[in-house]
Amino acid sequence: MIELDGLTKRFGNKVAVDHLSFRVRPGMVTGFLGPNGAGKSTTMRMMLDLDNPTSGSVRIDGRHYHELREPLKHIGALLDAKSMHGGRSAYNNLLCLAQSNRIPASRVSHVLDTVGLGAVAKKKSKGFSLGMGQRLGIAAALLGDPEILMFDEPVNGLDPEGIHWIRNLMKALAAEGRTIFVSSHLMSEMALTADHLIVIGQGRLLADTSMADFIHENSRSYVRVRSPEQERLRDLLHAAGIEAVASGEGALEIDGVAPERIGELAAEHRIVLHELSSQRASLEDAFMQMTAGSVEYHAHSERDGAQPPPVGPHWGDQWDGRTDPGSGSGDATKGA
Ligand SMILES: Nc1ncnc2c1ncn2[C@@H]1O[C@H](COP(=O)(O)OP(=O)(O)OP(=O)(O)O)[C@@H](O)[C@H]1O
Repeated sequence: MIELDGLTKRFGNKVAVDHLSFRVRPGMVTGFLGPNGAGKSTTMRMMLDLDNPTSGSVRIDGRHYHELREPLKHIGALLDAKSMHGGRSAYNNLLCLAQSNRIPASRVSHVLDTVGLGAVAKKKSKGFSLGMGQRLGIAAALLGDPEILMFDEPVNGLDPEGIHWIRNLMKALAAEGRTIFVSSHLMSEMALTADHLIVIGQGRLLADTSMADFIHENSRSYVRVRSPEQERLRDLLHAAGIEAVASGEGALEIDGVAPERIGELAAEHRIVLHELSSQRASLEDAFMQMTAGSVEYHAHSERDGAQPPPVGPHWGDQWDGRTDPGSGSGDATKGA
């Protein structure tokens, strides 16, 4: 278990991490999400004692990191895969780490085989591709057989086979009862991997919830229906007290009604349907909705004069103490 209590980090005037308190529990994969600059890496660095908190604390299985005598046996981390010594072989890089934590040398070959680098163990790591470097970093995290593993952007540079592999590895490690904490910008990947989510924006906690609840609470689910008799269907639904909105793609969208009800009504009145589908929002939709006001840098085109997209109500408003939840993100928009 990892426990954060009021964790705060300032860099001069910049508050990178702002009174973060949450727990990362064993037996599941916990995803760590936030827009660019939200404070994820800074938080992870403080978890590993690589940055000192301005205030607050992190505990690893009840202890501060510096109290762990052989930390790699408690917590393994992939933060920056490029931190390996390029002039050393993959094997020697890991051997140095193993020796400093009194880990038997036999573990080195074992973890190199686990990540698929056994055949290149004697090769210097500076010749490694991005994906091989990532695998070496993951091997280093696994070296001490720790109960807690942290991965910052683990799929970065991995090919589809590698992404599939790391996803299954994280799930298998969690199923063994370990604590797995992983950050990624790849929402589709996170949706397939994480059971629980911690979401931060501008250093503050926005959500600490299960994947299913996060998507449910932060996005819209609706029924989409297409028919060659769209107007007749719409009138029929209206008469039944169901409001359908034309989507502009020749479809109707209906909130808050089960698709079965719509299908039955259409069948009763012999209206042909070409599509009747439940539209569930994706993790990406939910994430964009929640973090809209917490994004430091919005892209928009100067050439076509387009403005940044309008920002709807979001949790960050509560924290900012604003009274108008639709007041937009102008003050948070720095870039172009
Ligand atoms: N050493 C530093 N000195 C000054 N500011 C810093 C330093 N490290 C981070 N920051 C600032 O703190 C904020 C949080 O940065 P951090 O790298 O933790 O965010 P992140 O969520 O990991 O972002 P990304 O998704 O882009 O990797 C940013 O505004 C960043 O510019």
